[in-house]
Amino acid sequence: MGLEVPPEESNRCVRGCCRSATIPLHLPPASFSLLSPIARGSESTVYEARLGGERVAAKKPVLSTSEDLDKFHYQLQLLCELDHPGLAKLTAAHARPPNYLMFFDFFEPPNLADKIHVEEWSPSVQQVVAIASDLAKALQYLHILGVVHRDIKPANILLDKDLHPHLADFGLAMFQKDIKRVSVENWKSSGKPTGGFHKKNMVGTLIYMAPEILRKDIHTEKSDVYSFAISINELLTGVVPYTDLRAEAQAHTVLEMTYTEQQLTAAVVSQGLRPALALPKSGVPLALFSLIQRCWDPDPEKRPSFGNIIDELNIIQKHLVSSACLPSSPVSKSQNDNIEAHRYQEALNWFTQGELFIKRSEKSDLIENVWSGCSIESSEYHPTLSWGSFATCGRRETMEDTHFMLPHVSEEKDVFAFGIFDGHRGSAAAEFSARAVPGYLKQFGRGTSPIDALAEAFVRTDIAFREELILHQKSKRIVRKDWHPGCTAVTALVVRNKLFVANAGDCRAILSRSGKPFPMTKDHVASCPKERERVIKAGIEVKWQIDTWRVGAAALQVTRSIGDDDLKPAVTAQPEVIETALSDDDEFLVMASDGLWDVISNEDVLSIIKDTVKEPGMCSKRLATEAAERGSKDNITVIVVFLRPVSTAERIY
Ligand SMILES: Nc1ncnc2c1ncn2[C@@H]1O[C@H](COP(=O)(O)OP(=O)(O)OP(=O)(O)O)[C@@H](O)[C@H]1O
Ligand SMILES: [Mn+2]
Ligand SMILES: [Mn+2]
Repeated sequence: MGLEVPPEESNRCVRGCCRSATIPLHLPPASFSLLSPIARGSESTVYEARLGGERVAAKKPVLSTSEDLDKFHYQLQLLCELDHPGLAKLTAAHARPPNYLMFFDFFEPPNLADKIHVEEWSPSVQQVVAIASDLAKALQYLHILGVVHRDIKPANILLDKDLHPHLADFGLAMFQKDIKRVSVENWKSSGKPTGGFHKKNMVGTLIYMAPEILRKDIHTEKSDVYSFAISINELLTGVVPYTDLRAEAQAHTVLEMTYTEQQLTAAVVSQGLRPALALPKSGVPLALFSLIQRCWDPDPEKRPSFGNIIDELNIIQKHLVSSACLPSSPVSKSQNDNIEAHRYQEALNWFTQGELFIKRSEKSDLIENVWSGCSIESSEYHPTLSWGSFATCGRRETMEDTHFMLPHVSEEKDVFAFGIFDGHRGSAAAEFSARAVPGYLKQFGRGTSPIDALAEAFVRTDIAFREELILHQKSKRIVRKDWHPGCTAVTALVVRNKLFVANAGDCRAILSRSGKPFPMTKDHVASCPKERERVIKAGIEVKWQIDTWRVGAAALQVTRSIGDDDLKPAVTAQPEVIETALSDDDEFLVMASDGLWDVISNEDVLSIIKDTVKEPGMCSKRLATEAAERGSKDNITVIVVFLRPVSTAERIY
């Protein structure tokens, strides 16, 4: 072709800010000609063009303000520094008035969006993984240079003859260092992201935006990871995110009828709404589902980097190759018939569902709720209880923990119950259990031992919740089919001088006994060999994934829970119940979700309480705050129950 590049000193844009040793920056007008337009974007028109005899794409930006001109120069400077096979390469520019143009290698239409939604291309899983992998490499390259793209979506991914992707459209790309400097203030004050984000079809671009961007935080490389995940999932399912439709125009109409900008934003940010995954039978490896879900985690820090993504995709690719003697499993078109009207918002109130369930199961005869198996002797030790709690969403966007404190379980005044439920895959199971478990405990009558009562409360709540869920799915109040929410649960029952703690999962309860931590629970997690063995025996796979042992396709870390219908009965709701007799040696009980125990040891918990004013609510708050400060990324719920009278002197602060 032979485009001549002038010597570097003179190869500059009109302002002198853009320079390059390899890319000519002011072409003689005679060397190029614009042919027909390929696309009219919001900020530019892209033409098929000829440059020095070669077919190229010419991007002619709309430059109406001086700010637009600044952006053009910024983009050009940035593009001059990029050279990677996974990027649409800038080959030349004309950066002088009156014609501002950027020339790129030409890629035959359609772009990836049109390929999926106009041509209705259904790539094989291998093809999707190959595209994802190439794209991840291009993004890793950008991130190493400190550049974030900020507009990853199929419409900005161009394909060559061999279906290799090339990332285009650097209209919003920026060096991370500049984003920090520029964006925060004017973005927050204007209420809009900077950089020409405000497009007519706002919902259409919203669907790729990470929750932190929708909350108007600054864009980081992890926000690119999020958009990457949405795009790859779109390629796997073939449908426009948040719709069940393939054809783009139609899908966007439906999308905009279903959600306003605010509704979609709120659902993504606060309710953890994400596009539907491909169906399990589509042949998509579970590892790929898991990767996509981690890439769109609400917490940017939990999303893998492109380095990790490339490694994981490599492994997935090897697996696919080794099983390639089997016919490849294309994500078939007939799948569309199966992807029924997914509605993603579950409007049900699960607290109410839990209450209703208890009401329905209430026995009609008046129950004389006397707990058997616990002696009533006047000589026995009488603990004096005071309790308090604190619950915080922490760094998560949604709160999936719930808890209850029930001072009068029965007619007798010496019976108390406390419980914490830590939800996963949504808060539904935790909400349901927070009403159903105490409701059940209230109903148990004469002859039931506390141990049986607790075990039954867990098991019945689990069955009821799963039945309820299926019922609502059948009645179409919940249209999401592959949704299996669950929760871990810990419940303490104090019956006179006896303490019973039932646990299923990784919440924890400890007693402070003679000043030392006395565990009242064991963690039921897949990294515990006994639990792992039990789950495997019950027929569900436990695999080492990324950093730990995980159960089944859902990659759950816990091995017991309420809910999780897809993992039953292996992931059982049957609790382990530990019983102990309380004495004067027992100072207090601390129960908490794993958000606390992840970062604070049992010993530290006791010493923090020793240092805190002896008021249970304050102690709970202090522990949760300390956990957050120590970097806990999870929801945190703490209940502290003092078991001895707290002296007035200690309570005053
Ligand atoms: N090098 C290229 N070769 C072929 N087609 C291209 C090329 N670059 C862009 N296009 C086509 O033009 C469309 C718009 O390009 P681009 O995204 O760069 O413009 P834009 O004005 O920034 O659009 P947007 O509305 O996405 O911001 C692309 O979706 C693609 O279809
Ligand atoms: Mn674009
Ligand atoms: Mn753009």
